[in-house]
Amino acid sequence: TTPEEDPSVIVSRFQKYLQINTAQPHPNYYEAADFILSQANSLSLHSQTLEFVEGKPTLLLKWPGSNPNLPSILLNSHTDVVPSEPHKWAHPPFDAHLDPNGDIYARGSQDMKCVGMQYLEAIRRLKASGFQPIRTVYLSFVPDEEIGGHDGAEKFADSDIFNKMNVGIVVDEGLASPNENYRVFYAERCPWWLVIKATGAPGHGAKLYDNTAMENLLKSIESVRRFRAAQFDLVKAGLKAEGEVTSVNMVFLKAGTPSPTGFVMNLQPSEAEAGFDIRVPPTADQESLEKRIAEEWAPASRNMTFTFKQKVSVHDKFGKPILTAADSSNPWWTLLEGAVKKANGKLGKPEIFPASTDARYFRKRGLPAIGFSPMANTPILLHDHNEFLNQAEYLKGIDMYESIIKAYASYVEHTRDGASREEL
Ligand SMILES: CSCC[C@H](NC=O)C(=O)O
Ligand SMILES: [Zn+2]
Ligand SMILES: [Zn+2]
Repeated sequence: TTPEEDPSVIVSRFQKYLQINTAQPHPNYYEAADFILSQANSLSLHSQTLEFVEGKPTLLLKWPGSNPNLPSILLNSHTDVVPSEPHKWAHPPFDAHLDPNGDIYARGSQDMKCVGMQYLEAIRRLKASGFQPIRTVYLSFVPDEEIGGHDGAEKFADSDIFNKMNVGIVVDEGLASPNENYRVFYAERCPWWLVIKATGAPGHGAKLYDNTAMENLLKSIESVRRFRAAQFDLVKAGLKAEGEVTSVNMVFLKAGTPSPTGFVMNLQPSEAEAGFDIRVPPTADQESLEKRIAEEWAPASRNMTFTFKQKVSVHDKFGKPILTAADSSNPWWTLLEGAVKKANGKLGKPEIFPASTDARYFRKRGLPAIGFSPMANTPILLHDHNEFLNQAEYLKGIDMYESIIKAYASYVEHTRDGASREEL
């Protein structure tokens, strides 16, 4: 093995990327861009820095295929990470400390700097082995996924540059798996960020009367709580997977009349608000949930109103749920399954991603997108304290991508008589 292929050198490149502080809300994007560009140069990949919004670079790397007419492969990852509370970590979140077990502690070690670097390492190995792609392989490193991707993947997916890339399949992030099976995702839940507001007459804190803002809001909260418990029970009973139910969590409560010492204690307020992070599966009945919100959670009859801070439709423009086929009807699915197996990995049952990723912008355009972050035997620590990834798992993940990229980049669609389309 050459020095670049030495496992400790591979791990130290990962650590370098992790040490760049790209935490929201002030990510150091240019330092990350410089690092990625230096990697691209060392791999002789073409590179382009796109700035759809100033200060927010998207890096696009290209490994040209021998048949540029075939749809290309896009390997996407985001460069930003979520904030952390450093004093609550065993090791500082941007040290990328490697402990004696081989665990690498860092914000972004799971979400998702691992994946971005694993793509690059897989390409490094494929190049060293003399592999030549037939399809063009693109890598995109996008900003702002953690805050919605509007200045990153969303603009990228809508750009002329993207159209010209003729992308046929997108690979994006997944989640760690606590068992030996890798998790793989074919769709994701849609975020609905709901704010409900109650109004009522103010009054003396000692008086019992109907229709106070607080009581009206409490009735709604109780109704939401019952719905939440019913959905959660389906998961607890093993009847539904996490991504197959509608989740709803109260994320803020805002009420009361402020005073210099806290809140006025003997005045019932005339307004009260609550915010909910709702996640709706693409297969859910969107209309019935809308009805439930309007009639049960924020009924006008109870002096309530509601707004959405965000509401992503579960349907595409044809009214169909947005999902990628996870069966033999989708050759990219079959290829991924085969490639993981070939690299001695095991896949779990395909799932719906419980939160959101940039994959939704690609799926919305009608493209197949598969969510996969190869981390088995790993606790799910994205957005948590002490996020870590074991170096042996990281290295195994590179084997997975090496196998997947090889399969994808060599794939030539065959017609029924066995002749490849390009030969016809
Ligand atoms: C919906 S925009 C925010 C995106 C974010 N993604 C990862 O955690 C999420 O909350 O799912
Ligand atoms: Zn992520
Ligand atoms: Zn995240």
